[in-house]
Amino acid sequence: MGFKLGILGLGTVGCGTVQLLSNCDGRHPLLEEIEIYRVGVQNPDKPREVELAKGVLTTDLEAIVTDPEIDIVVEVMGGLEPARELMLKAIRNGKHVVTANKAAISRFGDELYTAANQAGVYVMLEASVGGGIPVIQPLKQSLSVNQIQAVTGIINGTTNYILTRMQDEGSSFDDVLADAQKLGYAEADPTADVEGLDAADKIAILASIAFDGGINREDVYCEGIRQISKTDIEYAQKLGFVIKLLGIAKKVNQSSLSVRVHPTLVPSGHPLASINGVNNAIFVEGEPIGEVMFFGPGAGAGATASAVSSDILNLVSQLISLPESSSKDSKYKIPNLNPLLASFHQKDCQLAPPEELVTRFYGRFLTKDQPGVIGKLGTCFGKCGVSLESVVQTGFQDKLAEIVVVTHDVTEGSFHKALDEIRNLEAIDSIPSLLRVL
Ligand SMILES: NC(=O)c1ccc[n+]([C@@H]2O[C@H](COP(=O)([O-])OP(=O)(O)OC[C@H]3O[C@@H](n4cnc5c(N)ncnc54)[C@H](OP(=O)(O)O)[C@@H]3O)[C@@H](O)[C@H]2O)c1
Ligand SMILES: N[C@@H](CCO)C(=O)O
Ligand code: NA
Repeated sequence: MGFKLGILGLGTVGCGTVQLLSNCDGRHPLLEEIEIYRVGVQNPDKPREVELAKGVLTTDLEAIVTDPEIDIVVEVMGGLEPARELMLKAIRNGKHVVTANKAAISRFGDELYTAANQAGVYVMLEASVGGGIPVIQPLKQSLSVNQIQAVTGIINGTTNYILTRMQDEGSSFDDVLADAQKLGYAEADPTADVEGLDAADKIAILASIAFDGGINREDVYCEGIRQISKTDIEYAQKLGFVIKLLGIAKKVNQSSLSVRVHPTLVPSGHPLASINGVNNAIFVEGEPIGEVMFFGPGAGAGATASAVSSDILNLVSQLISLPESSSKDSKYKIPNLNPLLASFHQKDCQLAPPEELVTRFYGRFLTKDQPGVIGKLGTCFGKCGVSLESVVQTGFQDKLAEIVVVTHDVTEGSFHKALDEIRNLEAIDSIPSLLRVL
């Protein structure tokens, strides 16, 4: 066997990867060149779904990333530290890195890529976004000749599962979340999923590749789905939309981007509207290609292992073609990294100020049931340059009239100025929800 792997972590993704690499039948023959040499975990006594040869399992992760025998380090332990430090150490020790860690890549991508390019090694991250869906390599390779205008994705399976069930069954957020936890879809601490943080990590990574520049993760606007109610899902349906948590990275002008995550009303005819359950999809718009959508399982042992293993295979295909002399001098260092596989940022991307972003809005208002209240709302919007696409009043809640408004494209600044005026109207009781419309 030619190439030795050091795997950091043997949980869901680690086990899936070991299983896939241990059964090469019917898969690419280059997989036969790979040896699982060391696997690092926290608790060596934990029962595992996979069996490893004697001496492979260790708790000394430091020894894995510095072991001269190891060619490729596969980081599937998750978290920020010590994952970052271990990946950096692996790189400085001349090892290629494959990672599924979106939290670390979205924050430390620049640092890792710079170190890797200096060391002449690759950092591969297909599993970090969209699980098994090939999207990182397609953006870096097949689509890289396009000028990308927007990348819009359903990139968190847990929230898509929750929203789909709320829509199909009319259940409440809390009930579906409890069920998703019982079924093992949502984690014990679902904060990163439901608050949109996981999707924000992923859209930051996609944006950095599609627009070829570093994204400051802290600048990614992020709203989760906790506040989504059955009422909004029903109104959305009546108006011809479904509510999805979207990650959106979009060119605003020649020099700036908008990168954000928020629940969004998606027109029912849009390809993303039909992506249900734990599935993910990434919709890319570019010139000259037009529209392309990647769809599939965004998480899970097997799907994610497929992405991790394809990265490993890509690396093996590079290593195997190195000239004999370079492999003798420095076993790992690649003198000229393949620019279609290497990760680097040409620049830092500028994000447009949120108030300049242009979008449609959906707003639900509870008002006193007085004559002329719809007119007063319309006047406030009109004064601030917000043009309305539709206004409906279908129901009452506790003697308050419920008015739902969908705007045409407006700047966030103008919309919020109108809301400030509306809040001051005597007839307004409350504004239970404000959502953006794709
Ligand atoms: N699960 C998915 O479907 C999925 C999909 C895409 C991407 N990812 C990403 O893949 C990574 C792994 O996720 P996972 O679901 O496989 O996680 P997991 O099931 O929690 O497994 C984590 C593994 O890493 C080990 N580990 C964690 N911290 C460690 C430390 N400080 N020292 C030694 N070992 C440590 C754990 O050891 P013990 O077993 O001894 O506790 C465990 O084996 C994360 O970055 C995640 O975001 C996951
Ligand atoms: N928690 C993530 C796992 C995959 O990254 C999700 O629900 O999509
Ligand atoms: Na992927």
